[in-house]
Amino acid sequence: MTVSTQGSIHDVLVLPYLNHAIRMLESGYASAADIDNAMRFGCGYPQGPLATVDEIGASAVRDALLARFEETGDNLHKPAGLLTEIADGAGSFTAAAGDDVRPPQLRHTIEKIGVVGTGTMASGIVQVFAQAGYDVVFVGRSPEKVDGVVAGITRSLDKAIAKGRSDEETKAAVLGRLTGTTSRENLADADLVVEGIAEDLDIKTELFKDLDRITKAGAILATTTSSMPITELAKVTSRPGDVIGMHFFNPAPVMKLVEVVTTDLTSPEVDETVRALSAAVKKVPVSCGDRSGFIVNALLFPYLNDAVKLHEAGVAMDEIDATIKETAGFPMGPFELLDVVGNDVSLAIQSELRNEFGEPGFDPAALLIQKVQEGKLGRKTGEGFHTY
Ligand SMILES: CC(=O)CC(=O)SCCNC(=O)CCNC(=O)[C@H](O)C(C)(C)COP(=O)(O)OP(=O)(O)OC[C@H]1O[C@@H](n2cnc3c(N)ncnc32)[C@H](O)[C@@H]1OP(=O)(O)O
Ligand SMILES: NC(=O)C1=CN([C@@H]2O[C@H](COP(=O)(O)OP(=O)(O)OC[C@H]3O[C@@H](n4cnc5c(N)ncnc54)[C@H](OP(=O)(O)O)[C@@H]3O)[C@@H](O)[C@H]2O)C=CC1
Repeated sequence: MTVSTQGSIHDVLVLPYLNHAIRMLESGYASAADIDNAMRFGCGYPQGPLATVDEIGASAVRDALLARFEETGDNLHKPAGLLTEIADGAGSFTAAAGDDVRPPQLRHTIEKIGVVGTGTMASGIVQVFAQAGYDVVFVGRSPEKVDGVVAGITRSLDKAIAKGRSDEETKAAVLGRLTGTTSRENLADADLVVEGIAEDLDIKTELFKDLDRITKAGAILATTTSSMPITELAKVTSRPGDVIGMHFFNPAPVMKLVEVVTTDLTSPEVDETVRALSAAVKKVPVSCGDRSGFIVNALLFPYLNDAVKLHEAGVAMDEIDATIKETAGFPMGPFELLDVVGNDVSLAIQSELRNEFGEPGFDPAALLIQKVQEGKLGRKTGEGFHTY
């Protein structure tokens, strides 16, 4: 395929994403509704991948993938069996997608929330809970970082007031619910703790052991990890049934998705409570198991990685970003989004996906590795694929 037109850029990047979504459904990892909701609410896409296949037509997608597979021989381009079945049978993906009829209930009393971390995700998560009316105690490593979270939330609330979307009374109430601290011991009476610290298994393992020691019996311990095995975190505690993934999306105050990730050890009551809590803070929960990438990252990062490879093959970044926004309707182009997420986080996720799925086509792009080696991590360092 000559990658010179908008249509061909779109096909090279979007077709494998659609195929992978169908394989995810086929494997039973997640429901059709959850796969589509995950991409809509986690990444702001106008519709999910399965609805997109239905719109384009399963046979058109299968034929386009077959043509691509003949060209590349890459297993990722080989049409999923379920795609061929639906193409031949004239059915659809989304017709079968049923909504959960019974809304989840809070099976635990949740009044006080703990958050560990003061970075991008932790600050956003603190804001989400405080805005929804929960008392939040959050833990940073220094008083400066703790103050930084309050300052960031204050700025965000001031912006909302300036736009006429909030008022001083609401701002005072939200800020009044925040308690910042540098001591984890202050999490002793939290009903649920979400951690959003560095993406490193040793660091998170140490934290979970400590949270298990500090928090009261029955407190739920949640992680917003992007790619670490949650089962490993559960196993270092005395309460593996109370450990769960609560994966928020960046920026957390804006993106509406929470992936509720259960391990084989998570209790059904904890799962239901966390889904109900996600809904209570105005997020859309989807359910998935403890597997690399969960739903969104497993579908998103191979596409972002393919965009880097396409750029390496000579297509300009701006052309790729503009084409994707125009043809697929995604809110950000791949290079814009890589810089928001951080190239270090993106490389870690893509490497985990390569290990999990064993697909050579998931090998991290050389330029992504190079950016990380050069410390060009994205917006947070002032330079990534673009300069800020
Ligand atoms: C790595 C992982 O494990 C998982 C991940 O997170 S993967 C990444 C997932 N995230 C995405 O894919 C982001 C996709 N991008 C988008 O949806 C949009 O570009 C966006 C919502 C981020 C920005 O939207 P936009 O229309 O371009 O910008 P803008 O008008 O400035 O912002 C829209 C609203 O969000 C708010 N906003 C933007 N960034 C914000 C932030 N960091 N914190 C709080 N609010 C923010 C703005 O204040 C604005 O609010 P109002 O509507 O009340 O005015
Ligand atoms: N970036 C993204 O788009 C998303 C990230 N995530 C996940 O959220 C988590 C946090 O990521 P993000 O917010 O981007 O990261 P940031 O780099 O913004 O924040 C990292 C936080 O971890 C703290 N930290 C670093 N090292 C340690 C340590 N040894 N012990 C205790 N705390 C430590 C930092 O403290 P200090 O500032 O004091 O160094 C900071 O509070 C990760 O698990 C990530 O995978 C989830 C969804 C999206």
